[in-house]
Amino acid sequence: MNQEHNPLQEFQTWFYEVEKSHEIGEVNAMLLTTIGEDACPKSRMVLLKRFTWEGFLFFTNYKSEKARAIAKNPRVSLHFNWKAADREIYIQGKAEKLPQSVSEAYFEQRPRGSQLGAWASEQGKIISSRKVLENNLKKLEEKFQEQIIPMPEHWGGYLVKPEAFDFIQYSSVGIRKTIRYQLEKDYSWCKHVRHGLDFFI
Ligand SMILES: Cc1cc2nc3c(=O)[nH]c(=O)nc-3n(C[C@H](O)[C@H](O)[C@H](O)COP(=O)(O)O)c2cc1C
Repeated sequence: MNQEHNPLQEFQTWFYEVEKSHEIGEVNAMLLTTIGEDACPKSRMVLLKRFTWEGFLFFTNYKSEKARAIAKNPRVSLHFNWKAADREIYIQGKAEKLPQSVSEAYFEQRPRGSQLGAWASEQGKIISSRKVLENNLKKLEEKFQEQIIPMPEHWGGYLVKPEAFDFIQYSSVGIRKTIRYQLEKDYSWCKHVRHGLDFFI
């Protein structure tokens, strides 16, 4: 395939360029927007943990609000805002649960503290105080002492399969270049380039 028409290749190039520039701390922080059970959109940060030719992987609690939203409507958007590099990327696509074996392979190589955190956190559930959470963690530490920590059932990953991308590059004189890729019915990518002017206050 022509590299020019492969947005995943382009994503990789941008990602590594921004990462190398060291201007942005968490290059992999992205805003995930879902359509909730109440039909309202909601956005929150998650961390991109892998990207492959199939799409973008993040991990979360399957009992969380975002997971419930995805179960009802798998259409999501991702937004990378790399302001210091004058770049942004918007991605629209469909999220699907990863096979348990894939989530387990990822979980196994997480630090123990993060593994315990996955057990301790019941996202979306109101915890009365920080102390309760700390006590939960302590109990879990004792429970799994010197043992391999298994992946909790309520934890795992999603693969976001992209259907559209907007790569946006800002220039110092306020000119914005947007490269839009749209997935066609025959799985080819249609590419459009637009230029615009931005005057932010
Ligand atoms: C920088 C940053 C990264 C985060 N990464 C994740 C993540 O990878 N997975 C996750 O479940 N929550 C992550 N969170 C917490 C979420 O933003 C969110 O508060 C939590 O998942 C509950 O969201 P929900 O109730 O909408 O499902 C992150 C928060 C921040 C600030």
